[in-house]
Amino acid sequence: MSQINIAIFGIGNVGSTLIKQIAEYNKKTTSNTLNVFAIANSKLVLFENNATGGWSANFETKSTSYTLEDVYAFAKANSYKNLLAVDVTASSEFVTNYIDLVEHGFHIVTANKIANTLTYDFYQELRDILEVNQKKFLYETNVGAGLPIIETIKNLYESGEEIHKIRGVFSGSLSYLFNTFSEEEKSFSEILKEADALGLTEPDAREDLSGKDVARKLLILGREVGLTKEFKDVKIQSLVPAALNGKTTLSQFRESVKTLDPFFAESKSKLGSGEVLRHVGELNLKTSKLEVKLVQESKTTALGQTKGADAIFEIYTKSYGDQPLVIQGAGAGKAVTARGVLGDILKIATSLN
Ligand SMILES: NC(=O)C1=CN([C@@H]2O[C@H](COP(=O)(O)OP(=O)(O)OC[C@H]3O[C@@H](n4cnc5c(N)ncnc54)[C@H](OP(=O)(O)O)[C@@H]3O)[C@@H](O)[C@H]2O)C=CC1
Ligand SMILES: N[C@@H](CC=O)C(=O)O
Repeated sequence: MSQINIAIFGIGNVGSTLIKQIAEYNKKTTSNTLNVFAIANSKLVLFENNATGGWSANFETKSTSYTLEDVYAFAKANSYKNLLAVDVTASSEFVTNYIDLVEHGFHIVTANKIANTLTYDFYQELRDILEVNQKKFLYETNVGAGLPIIETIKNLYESGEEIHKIRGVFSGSLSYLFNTFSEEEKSFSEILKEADALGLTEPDAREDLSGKDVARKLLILGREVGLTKEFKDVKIQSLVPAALNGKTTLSQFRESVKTLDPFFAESKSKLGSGEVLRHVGELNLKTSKLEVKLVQESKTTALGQTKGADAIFEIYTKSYGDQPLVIQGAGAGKAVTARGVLGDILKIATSLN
């Protein structure tokens, strides 16, 4: 496999786990196929050839403030070929760099869902620029974290399968919240804090609770199968009370998080025996409708029986008939997500041979 030279943007839950997994991969394969030469957060970068070993301590002492021009200059000074930028931020600002990165010779792997959910014009422009520059863009972890959802949907669509509907629990963090809340005598806000600490939620958990994160996943899948919809076309039932959304800061939200409890306690009290709460996403390709909503689901259905932070995707197609193709497993978490990102990196490295 050819050496690939990687700049990683984001060193939070997913980014730091990815760096560890890359170091383990290089050690196991006794190669330096994956050369990480830049490790960055929003303000600082560490430049170093094969930077993964002891990167955290080095980041403390050797990182400097930066612009992307510094990243391009370091890559050029080292005559690196096969450049790859990995976006493991949740930043809407960082995605504005994708076109510039591609024009400077970088392939892109991203866990960040923002670029694929901006306007359809941007979505198309990015793909046109990737094609002109012969660069690859992989984002399997945008939907279902490490689960092979995008690849499966793409394969079905490109092979001519008629896809009718994709329905499921698209959010690992909300799955964890509702599974735990339905089974245990803990308040909703307490469980939300646990999900945050486990790295299941978005950096701002309101992105999950508002249904926006699921809506993004629906839109990403919809666009994979040819829909030209916009984010505003997704009908969303938000779980964030209006008073805690919009104008409050993240720290104000965290301080007032207990105000979520009465709504969820009431929803729980309305459940019939054998029912659980589920936040469900549905993409109906016959009607072109995309919807996110809270439903009461029987524990005996596929969606009702999920455990932990499981996501579940039911894919209804012509060939599969009434029995959908089902993909289920952890839908969030730093280890599974980083592994999915690493999988995308290796796909690109392999394709460069
Ligand atoms: N957690 C999960 O289970 C899953 C996560 N994802 C996606 O992975 C991404 C990362 O999530 P997670 O690791 O939990 O997030 P974290 O909040 O833990 O980490 C985010 C990192 O991004 C950095 N960052 C923010 N803005 C920029 C910028 N402009 N340039 C460079 N770095 C920046 C932050 O640095 P600083 O501290 O300086 O702000 C921080 O290091 C998100 O897009 C999320 O949607 C996808 C699937 C599953
Ligand atoms: N916050 C997201 C993480 C993965 O995309 C989720 O809960 O599913």
